[in-house]
Amino acid sequence: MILEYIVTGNEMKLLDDTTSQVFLVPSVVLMEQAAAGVVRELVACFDKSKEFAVICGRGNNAGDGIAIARLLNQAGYRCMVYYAFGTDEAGSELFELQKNIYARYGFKVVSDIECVCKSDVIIDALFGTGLKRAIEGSLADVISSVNKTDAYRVAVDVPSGVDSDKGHVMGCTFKADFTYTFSYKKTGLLLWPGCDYCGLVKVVPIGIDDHSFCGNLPSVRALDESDLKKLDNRPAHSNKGTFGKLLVIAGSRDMAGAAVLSAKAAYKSGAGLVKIITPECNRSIIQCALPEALLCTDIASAKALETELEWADAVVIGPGLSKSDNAKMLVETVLKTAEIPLVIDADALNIISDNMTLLNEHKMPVIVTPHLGEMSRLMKKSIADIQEDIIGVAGEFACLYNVTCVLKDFRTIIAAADGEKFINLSGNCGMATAGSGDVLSGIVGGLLVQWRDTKKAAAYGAFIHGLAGDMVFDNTGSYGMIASDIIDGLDKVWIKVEKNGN
Ligand SMILES: NC(=O)C1=CN([C@@H]2O[C@H](COP(=O)(O)OP(=O)(O)OC[C@H]3O[C@@H](n4cnc5c(N)ncnc54)[C@H](O)[C@@H]3O)[C@@H](O)[C@H]2O)[C@@H](O)CC1
Ligand SMILES: [K+]
Repeated sequence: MILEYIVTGNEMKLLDDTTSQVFLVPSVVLMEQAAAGVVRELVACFDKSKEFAVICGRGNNAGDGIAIARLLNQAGYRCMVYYAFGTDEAGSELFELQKNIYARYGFKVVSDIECVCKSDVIIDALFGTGLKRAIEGSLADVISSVNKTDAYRVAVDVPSGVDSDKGHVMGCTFKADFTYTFSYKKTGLLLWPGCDYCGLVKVVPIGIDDHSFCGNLPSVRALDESDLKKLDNRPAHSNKGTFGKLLVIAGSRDMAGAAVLSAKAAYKSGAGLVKIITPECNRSIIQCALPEALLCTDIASAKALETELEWADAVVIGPGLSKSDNAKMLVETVLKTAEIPLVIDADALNIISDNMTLLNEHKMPVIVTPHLGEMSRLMKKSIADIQEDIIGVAGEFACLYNVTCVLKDFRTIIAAADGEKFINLSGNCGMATAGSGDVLSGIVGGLLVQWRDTKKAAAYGAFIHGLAGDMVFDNTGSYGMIASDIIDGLDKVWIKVEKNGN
Protein backbone atom coordinates (compact mmCIF):
# COMPACT_ATOMS: atom_id res chain seq x y z
CA MET A 1 0.00 0.00 0.00
CA ILE A 2 1.38 3.45 -0.90
CA LEU A 3 -0.62 5.96 1.04
CA GLU A 4 -0.71 9.58 2.03
CA TYR A 5 1.35 10.37 5.14
CA ILE A 6 -0.33 12.39 7.86
CA VAL A 7 2.03 14.10 10.29
CA THR A 8 1.89 15.63 13.74
CA GLY A 9 3.11 19.17 14.33
CA ASN A 10 6.31 17.81 15.88
CA GLU A 11 6.96 15.51 12.93
CA MET A 12 6.48 18.50 10.61
CA LYS A 13 8.97 20.53 12.62
CA LEU A 14 11.50 17.70 12.19
CA LEU A 15 10.83 17.65 8.46
CA ASP A 16 11.41 21.41 8.27
CA ASP A 17 14.68 20.99 10.17
CA THR A 18 15.89 18.03 8.10
CA THR A 19 15.11 19.81 4.86
CA SER A 20 17.23 22.74 5.98
CA GLN A 21 20.02 20.85 7.72
CA VAL A 22 20.40 17.68 5.63
CA PHE A 23 19.24 18.92 2.24
CA LEU A 24 20.54 22.48 2.80
CA VAL A 25 17.34 24.20 1.68
CA PRO A 26 17.28 27.42 3.74
CA SER A 27 14.18 27.85 5.95
CA VAL A 28 13.40 31.16 4.32
CA VAL A 29 13.19 29.44 0.94
CA LEU A 30 10.62 27.03 2.37
CA MET A 31 8.73 29.97 3.83
CA GLU A 32 8.73 31.80 0.50
CA GLN A 33 7.46 28.68 -1.25
CA ALA A 34 4.75 28.29 1.38
CA ALA A 35 3.65 31.89 0.89
CA ALA A 36 3.80 31.68 -2.89
CA GLY A 37 1.72 28.47 -2.79
CA VAL A 38 -1.00 30.10 -0.69
CA VAL A 39 -1.00 33.20 -2.88
CA ARG A 40 -1.43 31.03 -5.99
CA GLU A 41 -4.53 29.50 -4.39
CA LEU A 42 -5.93 32.87 -3.30
CA VAL A 43 -5.39 34.48 -6.70
CA ALA A 44 -7.29 31.59 -8.29
CA CYS A 45 -10.24 32.19 -5.90
CA PHE A 46 -10.49 35.98 -5.53
CA ASP A 47 -10.28 38.95 -7.89
CA LYS A 48 -8.52 42.24 -7.21
CA SER A 49 -11.66 43.98 -6.01
CA LYS A 50 -11.36 42.06 -2.74
CA GLU A 51 -9.45 43.51 0.18
CA PHE A 52 -7.28 41.18 2.27
CA ALA A 53 -6.01 41.39 5.84
CA VAL A 54 -3.48 39.11 7.53
CA ILE A 55 -3.51 38.74 11.31
CA CYS A 56 -0.03 37.84 12.50
CA GLY A 57 1.48 36.40 15.68
CA ARG A 58 5.26 36.49 16.03
CA GLY A 59 6.46 33.02 15.07
CA ASN A 60 7.18 31.45 11.69
CA ASN A 61 3.47 31.07 10.95
CA ALA A 62 3.32 34.87 11.11
CA GLY A 63 6.42 34.94 8.88
CA ASP A 64 4.38 33.01 6.28
CA GLY A 65 1.52 35.46 6.75
CA ILE A 66 3.66 38.56 6.19
CA ALA A 67 5.20 36.99 3.07
CA ILE A 68 1.69 36.24 1.79
CA ALA A 69 0.70 39.87 2.38
CA ARG A 70 3.80 41.10 0.49
CA LEU A 71 3.20 38.78 -2.46
CA LEU A 72 -0.47 39.76 -2.65
CA ASN A 73 0.44 43.45 -2.70
CA GLN A 74 3.09 42.80 -5.35
CA ALA A 75 0.48 40.98 -7.43
CA GLY A 76 -1.73 44.08 -7.37
CA TYR A 77 -4.10 43.06 -4.54
CA ARG A 78 -4.88 45.27 -1.57
CA CYS A 79 -3.65 43.58 1.58
CA MET A 80 -2.95 44.86 5.10
CA VAL A 81 -1.08 43.30 8.01
CA TYR A 82 -2.18 43.40 11.64
CA TYR A 83 0.45 42.54 14.27
CA ALA A 84 -1.48 41.00 17.17
CA PHE A 85 1.52 41.36 19.54
CA GLY A 86 2.13 44.97 18.42
CA THR A 87 5.16 46.03 16.38
CA ASP A 88 7.69 46.30 19.18
CA GLU A 89 7.78 42.75 20.56
CA ALA A 90 10.48 40.59 19.03
CA GLY A 91 9.55 37.33 17.39
CA SER A 92 11.28 34.44 15.61
CA GLU A 93 14.19 35.19 13.29
CA LEU A 94 12.15 34.59 10.15
CA PHE A 95 9.28 36.66 11.50
CA GLU A 96 11.68 39.57 12.05
CA LEU A 97 13.12 39.14 8.57
CA GLN A 98 9.70 39.08 6.90
CA LYS A 99 8.54 42.06 9.00
CA ASN A 100 11.58 44.05 7.89
CA ILE A 101 11.17 43.13 4.24
CA TYR A 102 7.50 44.11 4.41
CA ALA A 103 8.40 47.43 6.07
CA ARG A 104 10.95 48.24 3.34
CA TYR A 105 8.23 47.88 0.72
CA GLY A 106 6.04 50.17 2.81
CA PHE A 107 2.92 48.05 2.36
CA LYS A 108 -0.04 48.67 4.64
CA VAL A 109 0.05 47.87 8.38
CA VAL A 110 -2.96 48.55 10.62
CA SER A 111 -3.21 48.61 14.39
CA ASP A 112 -6.99 48.70 14.60
CA ILE A 113 -8.75 45.31 14.50
CA GLU A 114 -11.87 47.10 13.15
CA CYS A 115 -9.97 47.71 9.88
CA VAL A 116 -9.22 44.00 9.67
CA CYS A 117 -12.84 43.11 10.29
CA LYS A 118 -13.97 45.26 7.35
CA SER A 119 -11.84 43.25 4.88
CA ASP A 120 -13.31 40.75 2.43
CA VAL A 121 -10.75 38.03 3.16
CA ILE A 122 -9.08 37.55 6.56
CA ILE A 123 -5.96 35.40 6.67
CA ASP A 124 -5.00 33.82 9.98
CA ALA A 125 -1.25 33.66 10.62
CA LEU A 126 -1.37 33.98 14.41
CA PHE A 127 -0.22 30.47 15.29
CA GLY A 128 0.57 27.31 13.36
CA THR A 129 2.23 24.15 14.61
CA GLY A 130 3.97 26.11 17.38
CA LEU A 131 0.82 26.68 19.47
CA LYS A 132 1.70 25.67 23.02
CA ARG A 133 -1.15 26.70 25.29
CA ALA A 134 -4.71 28.04 25.24
CA ILE A 135 -5.18 31.36 23.44
CA GLU A 136 -6.40 33.94 25.93
CA GLY A 137 -6.80 37.66 26.59
CA SER A 138 -6.36 40.16 23.78
CA LEU A 139 -5.39 37.43 21.28
CA ALA A 140 -8.64 35.62 21.99
CA ASP A 141 -10.46 38.95 21.47
CA VAL A 142 -8.82 39.32 18.05
CA ILE A 143 -9.98 35.84 17.03
CA SER A 144 -13.54 36.32 18.28
CA SER A 145 -13.79 39.66 16.45
CA VAL A 146 -12.74 38.20 13.10
CA ASN A 147 -14.89 35.09 13.61
CA LYS A 148 -17.95 37.35 13.85
CA THR A 149 -17.39 38.92 10.41
CA ASP A 150 -18.84 37.79 7.08
CA ALA A 151 -15.36 37.76 5.55
CA TYR A 152 -13.90 34.62 3.95
CA ARG A 153 -11.56 33.22 6.54
CA VAL A 154 -8.37 31.50 5.45
CA ALA A 155 -6.01 29.70 7.84
CA VAL A 156 -2.30 29.42 7.11
CA ASP A 157 -1.11 25.86 7.87
CA VAL A 158 -3.41 25.35 10.90
CA PRO A 159 -6.32 27.47 12.19
CA SER A 160 -4.98 29.29 15.26
CA GLY A 161 -6.23 27.55 18.38
CA VAL A 162 -6.30 24.04 16.88
CA ASP A 163 -3.69 21.70 18.32
CA SER A 164 -2.00 20.29 15.23
CA ASP A 165 -1.38 16.87 16.82
CA LYS A 166 -4.57 15.85 18.56
CA GLY A 167 -7.15 18.26 17.14
CA HIS A 168 -8.01 19.77 20.53
CA VAL A 169 -9.23 23.34 20.55
CA MET A 170 -6.99 25.46 22.73
CA GLY A 171 -9.10 28.31 24.04
CA CYS A 172 -10.36 30.58 21.32
CA THR A 173 -10.09 29.19 17.78
CA PHE A 174 -10.09 30.81 14.34
CA LYS A 175 -13.01 29.45 12.28
CA ALA A 176 -11.67 28.96 8.77
CA ASP A 177 -13.48 28.46 5.47
CA PHE A 178 -10.22 27.20 3.94
CA THR A 179 -7.03 25.87 5.49
CA TYR A 180 -3.92 25.76 3.36
CA THR A 181 -1.60 23.38 5.12
CA PHE A 182 2.01 22.84 4.13
CA SER A 183 3.48 19.67 2.60
CA TYR A 184 1.43 17.15 4.59
CA LYS A 185 -1.94 17.16 6.35
CA LYS A 186 -1.56 17.45 10.12
CA THR A 187 -3.39 14.90 12.28
CA GLY A 188 -5.07 17.69 14.27
CA LEU A 189 -6.78 19.01 11.14
CA LEU A 190 -8.52 15.68 10.62
CA LEU A 191 -9.57 14.78 14.14
CA TRP A 192 -12.61 16.14 15.94
CA PRO A 193 -13.14 18.85 17.11
CA GLY A 194 -10.22 20.54 15.28
CA CYS A 195 -11.60 19.51 11.89
CA ASP A 196 -14.74 21.58 12.53
CA TYR A 197 -12.57 24.74 12.43
CA CYS A 198 -10.67 24.02 9.22
CA GLY A 199 -13.22 24.33 6.44
CA LEU A 200 -11.80 22.85 3.28
CA VAL A 201 -8.25 21.57 3.83
CA LYS A 202 -5.82 21.75 0.95
CA VAL A 203 -2.19 20.67 0.99
CA VAL A 204 0.18 23.25 -0.50
CA PRO A 205 3.57 21.81 -1.54
CA ILE A 206 6.52 23.88 -0.30
CA GLY A 207 9.46 21.75 -1.43
CA ILE A 208 9.47 19.28 1.45
CA ASP A 209 8.81 15.71 0.35
CA ASP A 210 9.28 12.13 1.54
CA HIS A 211 13.10 12.47 1.20
CA SER A 212 13.03 14.56 4.36
CA PHE A 213 11.78 11.63 6.45
CA CYS A 214 15.30 10.19 6.07
CA GLY A 215 13.91 6.73 6.79
CA ASN A 216 11.91 7.80 9.89
CA LEU A 217 8.48 7.40 8.37
CA PRO A 218 5.50 8.89 10.23
CA SER A 219 3.30 6.26 11.82
CA VAL A 220 -0.02 7.58 10.49
CA ARG A 221 -1.25 7.32 6.92
CA ALA A 222 -4.55 7.61 5.10
CA LEU A 223 -6.11 5.91 2.11
CA ASP A 224 -7.76 7.85 -0.66
CA GLU A 225 -9.64 6.80 -3.79
CA SER A 226 -6.43 6.44 -5.79
CA ASP A 227 -5.55 3.54 -3.47
CA LEU A 228 -8.47 1.58 -4.94
CA LYS A 229 -6.40 1.29 -8.11
CA LYS A 230 -3.94 -0.89 -6.25
CA LEU A 231 -6.52 -3.61 -5.63
CA ASP A 232 -6.26 -6.58 -7.96
CA ASN A 233 -9.21 -7.59 -10.09
CA ARG A 234 -10.58 -11.05 -9.30
CA PRO A 235 -9.04 -13.83 -11.38
CA ALA A 236 -11.29 -15.05 -14.21
CA HIS A 237 -10.41 -18.68 -13.52
CA SER A 238 -12.08 -19.04 -10.13
CA ASN A 239 -14.90 -20.65 -8.14
CA LYS A 240 -16.61 -19.76 -4.88
CA GLY A 241 -13.91 -21.57 -2.92
CA THR A 242 -11.29 -19.22 -4.40
CA PHE A 243 -12.70 -16.28 -2.46
CA GLY A 244 -12.83 -17.80 0.96
CA LYS A 245 -15.30 -19.17 3.48
CA LEU A 246 -16.39 -16.81 6.24
CA LEU A 247 -18.15 -17.87 9.42
CA VAL A 248 -20.34 -15.11 10.87
CA ILE A 249 -21.28 -15.84 14.48
CA ALA A 250 -23.96 -13.27 15.08
CA GLY A 251 -27.52 -12.50 16.08
CA SER A 252 -29.61 -13.48 19.07
CA ARG A 253 -33.35 -13.60 19.71
CA ASP A 254 -34.71 -10.19 18.49
CA MET A 255 -31.36 -9.37 16.85
CA ALA A 256 -31.49 -11.33 13.59
CA GLY A 257 -30.82 -8.17 11.58
CA ALA A 258 -27.25 -7.81 12.84
CA ALA A 259 -26.40 -11.25 11.41
CA VAL A 260 -28.07 -10.43 8.10
CA LEU A 261 -26.30 -7.08 7.72
CA SER A 262 -22.87 -8.47 8.57
CA ALA A 263 -23.19 -11.57 6.37
CA LYS A 264 -24.67 -9.62 3.46
CA ALA A 265 -21.90 -7.03 3.64
CA ALA A 266 -19.36 -9.88 3.55
CA TYR A 267 -20.96 -11.33 0.43
CA LYS A 268 -21.16 -7.87 -1.11
CA SER A 269 -17.44 -7.48 -0.44
CA GLY A 270 -16.62 -10.58 -2.41
CA ALA A 271 -16.51 -13.46 0.10
CA GLY A 272 -17.10 -16.76 -1.70
CA LEU A 273 -19.21 -18.48 0.97
CA VAL A 274 -20.72 -17.10 4.16
CA LYS A 275 -22.15 -19.31 6.89
CA ILE A 276 -24.12 -17.77 9.77
CA ILE A 277 -24.17 -19.31 13.23
CA THR A 278 -27.21 -17.99 15.09
CA PRO A 279 -30.14 -19.20 17.26
CA GLU A 280 -32.78 -21.33 15.50
CA CYS A 281 -35.45 -18.64 16.10
CA ASN A 282 -33.70 -16.45 13.48
CA ARG A 283 -33.85 -19.11 10.75
CA SER A 284 -36.79 -17.90 8.68
CA ILE A 285 -35.93 -14.20 8.78
CA ILE A 286 -32.33 -14.86 7.73
CA GLN A 287 -33.28 -17.27 4.99
CA CYS A 288 -35.78 -14.77 3.59
CA ALA A 289 -33.43 -11.79 3.88
CA LEU A 290 -30.27 -13.53 2.66
CA PRO A 291 -30.96 -16.83 0.87
CA GLU A 292 -27.31 -16.95 -0.24
CA ALA A 293 -26.11 -17.55 3.32
CA LEU A 294 -25.52 -21.01 4.72
CA LEU A 295 -27.06 -21.43 8.13
CA CYS A 296 -26.12 -23.34 11.23
CA THR A 297 -28.33 -22.89 14.28
CA ASP A 298 -28.26 -23.56 18.00
CA ILE A 299 -24.61 -24.48 18.42
CA ALA A 300 -24.67 -25.65 22.03
CA SER A 301 -21.18 -27.00 22.64
CA ALA A 302 -17.57 -26.05 22.07
CA LYS A 303 -17.10 -29.29 20.14
CA ALA A 304 -19.90 -28.47 17.68
CA LEU A 305 -18.40 -25.03 17.12
CA GLU A 306 -14.91 -26.43 16.54
CA THR A 307 -16.25 -28.48 13.61
CA GLU A 308 -17.62 -25.30 12.02
CA LEU A 309 -14.35 -23.45 12.65
CA GLU A 310 -12.53 -26.16 10.72
CA TRP A 311 -14.72 -25.35 7.69
CA ALA A 312 -13.97 -21.61 7.71
CA ASP A 313 -11.09 -19.44 6.50
CA ALA A 314 -11.95 -16.58 8.88
CA VAL A 315 -14.55 -15.66 11.50
CA VAL A 316 -16.60 -12.59 12.30
CA ILE A 317 -17.97 -12.86 15.82
CA GLY A 318 -20.15 -10.49 17.79
CA PRO A 319 -22.81 -8.52 15.88
CA GLY A 320 -26.09 -8.75 17.84
CA LEU A 321 -24.74 -11.77 19.72
CA SER A 322 -25.97 -10.73 23.21
CA LYS A 323 -24.10 -11.61 26.40
CA SER A 324 -25.99 -14.84 27.06
CA ASP A 325 -24.19 -17.88 28.46
CA ASN A 326 -24.31 -19.44 25.00
CA ALA A 327 -22.74 -16.31 23.50
CA LYS A 328 -19.98 -16.46 26.13
CA MET A 329 -19.28 -20.10 25.27
CA LEU A 330 -19.05 -19.21 21.56
CA VAL A 331 -16.64 -16.30 22.19
CA GLU A 332 -14.43 -18.31 24.54
CA THR A 333 -14.27 -21.27 22.16
CA VAL A 334 -13.39 -19.10 19.19
CA LEU A 335 -10.62 -17.31 21.05
CA LYS A 336 -9.16 -20.45 22.55
CA THR A 337 -9.36 -22.82 19.60
CA ALA A 338 -9.69 -20.99 16.25
CA GLU A 339 -6.70 -21.40 13.97
CA ILE A 340 -7.95 -18.84 11.48
CA PRO A 341 -8.02 -15.00 11.54
CA LEU A 342 -10.79 -13.37 13.56
CA VAL A 343 -12.83 -10.17 13.40
CA ILE A 344 -14.22 -9.46 16.86
CA ASP A 345 -17.05 -6.95 17.14
CA ALA A 346 -19.85 -5.64 19.35
CA ASP A 347 -21.15 -8.09 22.01
CA ALA A 348 -18.11 -10.33 21.62
CA LEU A 349 -16.05 -7.32 22.73
CA ASN A 350 -18.43 -6.68 25.61
CA ILE A 351 -17.99 -10.29 26.73
CA ILE A 352 -14.21 -9.95 26.46
CA SER A 353 -14.24 -6.71 28.45
CA ASP A 354 -15.44 -8.71 31.48
CA ASN A 355 -12.44 -11.03 31.13
CA MET A 356 -9.57 -9.41 29.26
CA THR A 357 -7.35 -12.48 29.63
CA LEU A 358 -9.46 -14.01 26.83
CA LEU A 359 -7.82 -11.63 24.41
CA ASN A 360 -4.43 -13.04 25.30
CA GLU A 361 -5.59 -16.50 24.23
CA HIS A 362 -5.75 -15.99 20.49
CA LYS A 363 -3.28 -17.83 18.31
CA MET A 364 -4.11 -16.19 15.00
CA PRO A 365 -4.30 -12.63 13.68
CA VAL A 366 -7.19 -10.71 15.25
CA ILE A 367 -9.00 -7.54 14.22
CA VAL A 368 -11.14 -5.85 16.87
CA THR A 369 -13.70 -3.24 15.82
CA PRO A 370 -14.87 -1.37 18.94
CA HIS A 371 -16.79 1.89 18.97
CA LEU A 372 -15.89 4.39 21.69
CA GLY A 373 -18.30 2.84 24.23
CA GLU A 374 -16.89 -0.65 23.67
CA MET A 375 -13.34 0.68 23.82
CA SER A 376 -14.18 2.41 27.07
CA ARG A 377 -15.22 -0.95 28.54
CA LEU A 378 -12.19 -2.75 27.08
CA MET A 379 -9.64 -0.20 28.31
CA LYS A 380 -11.48 0.81 31.50
CA LYS A 381 -11.02 4.43 30.39
CA SER A 382 -13.72 7.08 30.05
CA ILE A 383 -14.88 8.01 26.55
CA ALA A 384 -13.56 11.53 27.20
CA ASP A 385 -10.10 10.12 27.97
CA ILE A 386 -10.15 8.08 24.77
CA GLN A 387 -11.20 11.10 22.72
CA GLU A 388 -8.33 13.04 24.26
CA ASP A 389 -5.90 10.89 22.24
CA ILE A 390 -7.83 8.54 19.98
CA ILE A 391 -4.83 7.64 17.81
CA GLY A 392 -2.68 6.92 20.87
CA VAL A 393 -5.34 4.77 22.54
CA ALA A 394 -5.95 2.67 19.40
CA GLY A 395 -2.18 2.17 19.07
CA GLU A 396 -1.77 1.27 22.74
CA PHE A 397 -4.55 -1.33 22.57
CA ALA A 398 -3.17 -2.86 19.37
CA CYS A 399 0.29 -3.31 20.93
CA LEU A 400 -1.00 -4.48 24.31
CA TYR A 401 -3.06 -7.33 22.86
CA ASN A 402 -1.20 -7.94 19.60
CA VAL A 403 -4.28 -7.18 17.49
CA THR A 404 -5.28 -4.81 14.73
CA CYS A 405 -7.61 -2.28 16.33
CA VAL A 406 -10.29 -0.51 14.30
CA LEU A 407 -11.49 2.19 16.70
CA LYS A 408 -14.73 3.50 15.24
CA ASP A 409 -15.54 7.19 15.51
CA PHE A 410 -16.19 10.16 13.25
CA ARG A 411 -12.63 9.45 12.03
CA THR A 412 -12.03 5.75 12.50
CA ILE A 413 -8.47 4.89 13.52
CA ILE A 414 -6.90 1.64 12.40
CA ALA A 415 -3.86 0.67 14.45
CA ALA A 416 -1.74 -2.41 13.82
CA ALA A 417 0.37 -4.12 16.47
CA ASP A 418 3.55 -3.15 14.56
CA GLY A 419 2.82 0.53 15.28
CA GLU A 420 1.49 1.43 11.86
CA LYS A 421 -1.73 3.47 11.91
CA PHE A 422 -4.31 4.72 9.45
CA ILE A 423 -6.84 7.48 9.84
CA ASN A 424 -9.97 6.90 7.79
CA LEU A 425 -11.14 9.91 5.82
CA SER A 426 -14.17 8.46 4.01
CA GLY A 427 -17.74 8.40 5.31
CA ASN A 428 -20.38 10.86 6.48
CA CYS A 429 -22.69 11.54 9.43
CA GLY A 430 -25.55 9.57 7.82
CA MET A 431 -23.57 6.46 8.69
CA ALA A 432 -24.05 7.02 12.41
CA THR A 433 -27.04 4.68 12.30
CA ALA A 434 -27.99 1.30 13.78
CA GLY A 435 -26.32 -1.61 11.99
CA SER A 436 -23.57 0.47 10.38
CA GLY A 437 -21.00 -1.33 12.57
CA ASP A 438 -22.42 -4.75 11.63
CA VAL A 439 -21.89 -3.82 7.99
CA LEU A 440 -18.28 -2.82 8.73
CA SER A 441 -17.51 -6.12 10.44
CA GLY A 442 -18.93 -7.98 7.44
CA ILE A 443 -16.87 -5.95 4.96
CA VAL A 444 -13.67 -6.50 6.96
CA GLY A 445 -14.44 -10.23 7.29
CA GLY A 446 -15.24 -10.49 3.58
CA LEU A 447 -11.92 -8.87 2.67
CA LEU A 448 -10.03 -10.94 5.21
CA VAL A 449 -11.09 -14.29 3.74
CA GLN A 450 -9.95 -13.12 0.33
CA TRP A 451 -6.72 -11.32 1.19
CA ARG A 452 -5.59 -13.08 4.41
CA ASP A 453 -3.95 -9.79 5.45
CA THR A 454 -5.37 -8.25 8.64
CA LYS A 455 -3.83 -4.80 8.25
CA LYS A 456 -4.95 -4.45 4.64
CA ALA A 457 -8.44 -5.85 5.34
CA ALA A 458 -8.91 -3.48 8.31
CA ALA A 459 -7.61 -0.33 6.59
CA TYR A 460 -9.35 -0.93 3.27
CA GLY A 461 -12.45 -2.26 5.06
CA ALA A 462 -12.94 0.97 7.00
CA PHE A 463 -12.20 3.05 3.90
CA ILE A 464 -14.56 1.10 1.64
CA HIS A 465 -17.30 1.15 4.31
CA GLY A 466 -17.09 4.96 4.43
CA LEU A 467 -16.90 5.23 0.67
CA ALA A 468 -19.99 3.04 0.27
CA GLY A 469 -21.83 5.45 2.58
CA ASP A 470 -20.56 8.40 0.53
CA MET A 471 -21.70 6.74 -2.71
CA VAL A 472 -25.33 6.53 -1.55
CA PHE A 473 -25.38 9.91 0.19
CA ASP A 474 -26.89 11.64 -2.85
CA ASN A 475 -29.81 9.16 -2.83
CA THR A 476 -30.55 9.15 0.89
CA GLY A 477 -29.05 12.27 2.48
CA SER A 478 -27.79 11.97 6.03
CA TYR A 479 -31.21 11.72 7.70
CA GLY A 480 -32.48 8.95 5.45
CA MET A 481 -29.41 6.72 5.40
CA ILE A 482 -29.78 3.29 7.01
CA ALA A 483 -27.30 0.42 7.25
CA SER A 484 -28.72 -1.47 4.24
CA ASP A 485 -28.10 1.64 2.11
CA ILE A 486 -24.40 1.32 2.94
CA ILE A 487 -24.48 -2.25 1.64
CA ASP A 488 -26.11 -0.94 -1.58
CA GLY A 489 -23.22 1.52 -1.88
CA LEU A 490 -20.72 -1.34 -1.91
CA ASP A 491 -21.71 -2.28 -5.47
CA LYS A 492 -20.72 1.20 -6.61
CA VAL A 493 -17.36 0.98 -4.83
CA TRP A 494 -16.51 -2.36 -6.41
CA ILE A 495 -17.52 -1.18 -9.88
CA LYS A 496 -15.09 1.70 -9.32
CA VAL A 497 -12.38 -0.78 -8.30
CA GLU A 498 -12.98 -2.91 -11.37
CA LYS A 499 -12.86 0.17 -13.58
CA ASN A 500 -9.44 0.82 -12.03
CA GLY A 501 -10.53 3.61 -9.70
CA ASN A 502 -12.36 5.71 -12.29
N1 LIG B 1 11.22 25.89 8.08
C1 LIG B 1 10.19 26.02 8.87
O1 LIG B 1 10.28 25.84 10.08
C2 LIG B 1 8.89 26.42 8.26
C3 LIG B 1 7.81 26.78 9.07
N2 LIG B 1 6.68 27.21 8.56
C4 LIG B 1 5.62 27.79 9.39
O2 LIG B 1 6.02 27.85 10.72
C5 LIG B 1 4.97 27.45 11.57
C6 LIG B 1 5.56 27.02 12.87
O3 LIG B 1 6.27 28.12 13.35
P1 LIG B 1 6.71 28.29 14.86
O4 LIG B 1 7.32 27.04 15.34
O5 LIG B 1 7.53 29.53 14.91
O6 LIG B 1 5.34 28.44 15.66
P2 LIG B 1 4.12 29.44 15.53
O7 LIG B 1 4.34 30.46 14.49
O8 LIG B 1 2.92 28.60 15.44
O9 LIG B 1 4.06 30.19 16.96
C7 LIG B 1 5.08 30.10 17.90
C8 LIG B 1 5.13 31.35 18.76
O10 LIG B 1 3.91 31.54 19.43
C9 LIG B 1 4.10 31.52 20.86
N3 LIG B 1 2.90 30.90 21.42
C10 LIG B 1 2.51 29.59 21.32
N4 LIG B 1 1.31 29.42 21.89
C11 LIG B 1 0.91 30.65 22.35
C12 LIG B 1 -0.27 31.12 23.02
N5 LIG B 1 -1.30 30.31 23.32
N6 LIG B 1 -0.35 32.43 23.33
C13 LIG B 1 0.67 33.27 23.02
N7 LIG B 1 1.81 32.90 22.40
C14 LIG B 1 1.92 31.58 22.05
C15 LIG B 1 5.37 30.75 21.05
O11 LIG B 1 5.95 31.07 22.28
C16 LIG B 1 6.18 31.24 19.85
O12 LIG B 1 6.68 32.52 20.08
C17 LIG B 1 4.23 26.42 10.77
O13 LIG B 1 2.92 26.26 11.20
C18 LIG B 1 4.32 27.02 9.39
O14 LIG B 1 3.26 27.92 9.19
C19 LIG B 1 6.57 27.44 7.13
O15 LIG B 1 7.06 28.72 6.90
C20 LIG B 1 7.37 26.48 6.34
C21 LIG B 1 8.78 26.40 6.78
K1 LIG C 1 -2.64 29.90 11.43
